[in-house]
Amino acid sequence: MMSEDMMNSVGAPKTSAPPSPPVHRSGADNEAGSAGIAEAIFVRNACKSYGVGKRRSNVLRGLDMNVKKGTIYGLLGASGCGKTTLLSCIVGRRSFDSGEVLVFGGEPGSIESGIPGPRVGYMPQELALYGEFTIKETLQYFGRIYNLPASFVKSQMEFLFNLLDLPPGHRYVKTLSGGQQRRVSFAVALFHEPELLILDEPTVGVDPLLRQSIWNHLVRLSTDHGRTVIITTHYIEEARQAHTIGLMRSGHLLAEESPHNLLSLHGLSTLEDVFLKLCMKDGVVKHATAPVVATITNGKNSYPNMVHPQEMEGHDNPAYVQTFNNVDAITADIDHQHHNSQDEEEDHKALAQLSIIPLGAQYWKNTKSILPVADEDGIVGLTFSPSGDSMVHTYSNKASNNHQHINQMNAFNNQGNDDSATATFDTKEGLFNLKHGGSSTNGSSSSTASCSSSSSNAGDTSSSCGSTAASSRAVGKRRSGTFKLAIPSWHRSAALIRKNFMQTFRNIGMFLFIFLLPAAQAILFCLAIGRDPSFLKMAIVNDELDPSQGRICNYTTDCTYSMFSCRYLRFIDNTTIVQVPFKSLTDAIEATKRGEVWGVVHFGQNFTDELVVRQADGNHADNETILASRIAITLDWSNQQISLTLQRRLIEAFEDFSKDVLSACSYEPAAASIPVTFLDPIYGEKKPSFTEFMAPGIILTIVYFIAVALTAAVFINERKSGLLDRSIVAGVQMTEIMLAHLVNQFTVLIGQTALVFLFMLLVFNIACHGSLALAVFITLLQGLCGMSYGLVVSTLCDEETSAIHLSLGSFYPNLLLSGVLWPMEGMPVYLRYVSYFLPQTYAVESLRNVFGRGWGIERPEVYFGIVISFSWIFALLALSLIVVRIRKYTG
Ligand SMILES: Nc1ncnc2c1ncn2[C@@H]1O[C@H](COP(=O)(O)OP(=O)(O)OP(=O)(O)O)[C@@H](O)[C@H]1O
Repeated sequence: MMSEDMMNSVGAPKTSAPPSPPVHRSGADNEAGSAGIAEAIFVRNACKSYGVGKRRSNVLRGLDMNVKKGTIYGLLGASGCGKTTLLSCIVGRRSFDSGEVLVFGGEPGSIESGIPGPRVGYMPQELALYGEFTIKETLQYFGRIYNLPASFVKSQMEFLFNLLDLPPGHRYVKTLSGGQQRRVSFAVALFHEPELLILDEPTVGVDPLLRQSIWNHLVRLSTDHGRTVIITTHYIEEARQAHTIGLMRSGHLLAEESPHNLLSLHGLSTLEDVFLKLCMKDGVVKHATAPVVATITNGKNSYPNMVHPQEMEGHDNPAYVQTFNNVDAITADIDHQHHNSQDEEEDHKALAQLSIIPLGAQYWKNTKSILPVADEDGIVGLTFSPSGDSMVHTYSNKASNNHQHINQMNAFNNQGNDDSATATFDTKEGLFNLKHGGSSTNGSSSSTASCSSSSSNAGDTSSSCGSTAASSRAVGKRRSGTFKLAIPSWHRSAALIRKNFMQTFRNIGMFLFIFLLPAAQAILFCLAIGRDPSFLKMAIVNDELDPSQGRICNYTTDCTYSMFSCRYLRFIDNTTIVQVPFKSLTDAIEATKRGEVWGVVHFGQNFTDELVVRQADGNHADNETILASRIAITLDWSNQQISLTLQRRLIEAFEDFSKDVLSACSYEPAAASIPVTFLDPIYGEKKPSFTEFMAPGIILTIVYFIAVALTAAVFINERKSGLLDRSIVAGVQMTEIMLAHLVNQFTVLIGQTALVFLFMLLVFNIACHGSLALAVFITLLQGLCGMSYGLVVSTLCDEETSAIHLSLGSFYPNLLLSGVLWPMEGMPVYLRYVSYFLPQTYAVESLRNVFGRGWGIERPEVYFGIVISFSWIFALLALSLIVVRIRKYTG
């Protein structure tokens, strides 16, 4: 079933084949007229800036725009003049700092505007396609998003494949050429036959014939079917077919007219010439194109093809402007002999206002810097070059004494007495600034004044992670910044879930990697962590051995008191300790210092006899006897875990030796133990392993951070590729996208968790004394928590690298403070409060209680972990929605 709004915009499906497009006169078409609103889009005094402080740049400066219904509007302008920013504000993906935009009489986001929703077809500048999908699957996916009937999808596909000369439908998008991909992207925008088409450079990389047929189709859509089209293009002349052309420069429109009117008003034959003339009139030194170098010199050259602006403008403007098409160098001469002006100040204005506008496809894209040109007398002019960012050059009066033009710079600023003038070319703004004595003159005549000063507080999105402080201020200014949470639609959610699963399983190698990664990490943990170190070399220096007897270590197992040293060594665990005999204590100590052994076990010459005496003397044993009867151990304590293991093993060996002697002599072996006895534990094993302590925390950490990484990566990729914008403009809600991702990710998470538990519990025998279901539940909740945090990361960060930094930045504090590696009880008290504020601390505690103590959900120590996890999930989801909302108004 088609939704009501789809019925309005798409109408009943109709089978049609090229060359006649299957365009339907929809209800919306008629409604457009009946509403009596002539304008499809109405923009007034639009201002938009990016960045804050010194980095703030005004992109839209009091722009007005009117797009009539049923017309094609060609938005033309240099790269970076703000076309995409304007379009993204029109489709509601960004918001003006101030000013007004109405689409079909309503603000974007309102029901009347139809944005977001199927009434608009948006082709962003980015590709905004899924590379792993075939062309057919791509169109089918958008068909599902718009809830289009199957028959309509079929007929529309046939039509668009022919119209746009698309490659076969089974071809994967990622294998297509750039131009083919853009055509698929264009097909997606056209697919549901929207009432309003917003196309950001649809004809880039398209051959002229196809471009012509695309334009013909757009003309048909507007003329025959009343569709409204806004199109941006760098090919100025193709816009002749538009009904209206908006010539945009430095954030405002220089003209908004029909192509016919533009040409006749200015008496020129090409739109390029008109644009050139209007730019000159706008009076700014502008960009030149790479590899073009523009040189302004002091009368050293003359060029035959120069157009004298005086002729064009009809007033005394001494500048010479040359236009070109991909030449290597351009020079504009300001030589007095080439013009009539005697006025040096005018002369200088010419320098400052010179417009260098190379005409051609990719013009003025890459100009980056302005450099001084010098001759033997000093600096005589400026060079534009395609490398570097904006530069500042200071022209001293000394250097330019002989050059009126540089002095005239000063005159231009009306600050003639100052010692220096600074010429700046701001490549971002495309403006040529002359700064003098602390004040600056901007060459642009654009209407910055119409933008309210309050807009200077707009958020800084040029940083890779959003500035929420600035963002909040921007949101505070909005009139219609209400927070709406709509109920997710079933068909869109189903389409998104299906799409996510297709993406997941399409790349089976990557899927397996992701799926098996947690289990692999759990296996590595069990193999690498918590086991006793083994085969540790210890030097044994036994002075009881008789060198004349060949130092043979003989011992008895009966009640004979002889060679106790050798009898003791027999009880040392050979797997842990490798005994290396040394003849002298000094050699053994040196070997320890060299790191060849972990320590020295030394027996004195009369060890056995002295030990027997000590035993017999009991409390009366003297110091000498005590010293001679000891087993002296010197350890390298640089590695605590190894030393503790050696210590434990050597003490255990003595206990075993003592028991052996006592039992051989018919005494009670237990008498050998110290009178501190550890009885059977209430919980856990008598000899607990570090692995068992860490296992619950490690399980949660693995699951949590994999979920963070995957979620952040998915969302950042979607946004960067323009897919998020396209989907949201198509009417998909953020909540639906999040829900679909959670469904997909959660399904994978269940499998990942099952594998982790399988290996930990069954293969590595980690004991879970409590309910397995409860343990799995707590783990899944932490996975959800990780996804929610990943979502926050993705909403805050524009780039994968900044997302990685943010995730890594939180990884270690989380690992160290959540009680995963070390008991919380070992932390300073103040730090524990910080720990309990982290999303994993209670959950780790909770899981450890289930694993180690076998406690159930009735215990606060267990249910706290669950409650706190849920709270974090909701808090993080809410935060991500808020950040999305805030960034809409700042980005
Ligand atoms: N999110 C952002 N943060 C900071 N600056 C931005 C952002 N988006 C765009 N800009 C800047 O705003 C200016 C206008 O950009 P925009 O993309 O609107 O230009 P455009 O006319 O569409 O250019 P093109 O024809 O090359 O696509 C540029 O200088 C750009 O660098």
